[in-house]
Amino acid sequence: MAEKTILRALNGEVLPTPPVWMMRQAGRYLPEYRATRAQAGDFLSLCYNPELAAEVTLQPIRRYGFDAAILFADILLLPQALGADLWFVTGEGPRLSTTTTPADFAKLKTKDDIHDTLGPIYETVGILSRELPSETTLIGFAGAPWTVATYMIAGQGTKDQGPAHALKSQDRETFCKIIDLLTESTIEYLSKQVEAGAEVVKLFDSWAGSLKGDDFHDFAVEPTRKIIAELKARFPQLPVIAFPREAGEGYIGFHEKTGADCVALDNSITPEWGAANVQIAGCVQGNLAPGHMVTGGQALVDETRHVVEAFKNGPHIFNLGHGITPDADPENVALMVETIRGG
Ligand SMILES: Cc1c2[nH]c(c1CCC(=O)O)Cc1[nH]c(c(CCC(=O)O)c1C)Cc1[nH]c(c(CCC(=O)O)c1C)Cc1[nH]c(c(C)c1CCC(=O)O)C2
Repeated sequence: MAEKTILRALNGEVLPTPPVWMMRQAGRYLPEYRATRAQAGDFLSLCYNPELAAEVTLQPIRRYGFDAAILFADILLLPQALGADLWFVTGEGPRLSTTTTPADFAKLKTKDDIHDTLGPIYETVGILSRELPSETTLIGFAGAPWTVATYMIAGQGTKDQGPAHALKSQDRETFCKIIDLLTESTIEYLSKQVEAGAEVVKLFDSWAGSLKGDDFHDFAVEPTRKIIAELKARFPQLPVIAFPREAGEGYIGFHEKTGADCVALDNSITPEWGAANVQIAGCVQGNLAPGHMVTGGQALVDETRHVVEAFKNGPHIFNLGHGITPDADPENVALMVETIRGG
């Protein structure tokens, strides 16, 4: 039997205390992260510097003893490796050269051409698999194809993913080619992370919630299912976490439809609903509202206990419902961890 708590939960075990980690746990709310980022120069230089990327991955593990470390990188490095230009505008977020026409698509590289750019990421994974404490699980990740496509098509983050929805209806062939290229490339990208030492992989589908009806099946479920099927063919023991954020009713049956070992839940659903409708099918991860890391106090303690209690009868990995924000107080994270572990 697997020893590490995260692997045990992913294997379906119900543990007396749920293992815990946080999305964006290495991030701007930590002074030591800000210092290392300044040393690297900027966010992308940090992502591509294996020593420093490993360092920021380890910082929250040292501080809080989380049960998992997530590789420090970004979901937009893959489109960059496929040939899109990528830069970050301070205070605003990512910008990419857009891919919206057959000519744009033709300029992209193939799935076999990504590893030159992404080599440093595999090196970071290698460093971490040597340096992490023996009880800490190393999670690799990628964006799910739909979410990555929304950024490639719009060239930036959008509130309603309008440009991606527009391309889907106006030039479905090009849209589907983008999704397929991302699906195939993600398989290669995650395979290399696993070969370098990632023990679990997670697919972030942050914008899954804007896909409705058949679109949810075609562009959230199907690409995820294909990626998981191929990864499991290559690495039969590999656990996979899927995060179709704000899927709502779409969370129901997501384990079975995609083959995911764990479905991560956002905080737009109650933990009781998640337990009754999703955890019945397997391990779940989540779903404390990230705002509690800003506001703290008794509400943080009460809500943390509420989440633990609601999911206690099935396999559960404690996490936030989305990434921790830069205005969070590191003391509140400590209080959350203490509440989970200390009662
Ligand atoms: C949509 C998305 C992105 N990146 C990611 C997603 C999916 C999850 C989600 O919905 O949050 C995923 C991601 N981004 C980052 C990680 C590293 C691992 C982790 O700590 O969770 C992971 C898993 C680091 C990051 N990615 C980013 C930062 C902040 C960069 C900085 O230091 O300025 C970090 C630590 C930047 C980023 N990267 C992205 C955006 C929209 C932004 C700007 C918004 C922001 O600044 O928070 C794209």
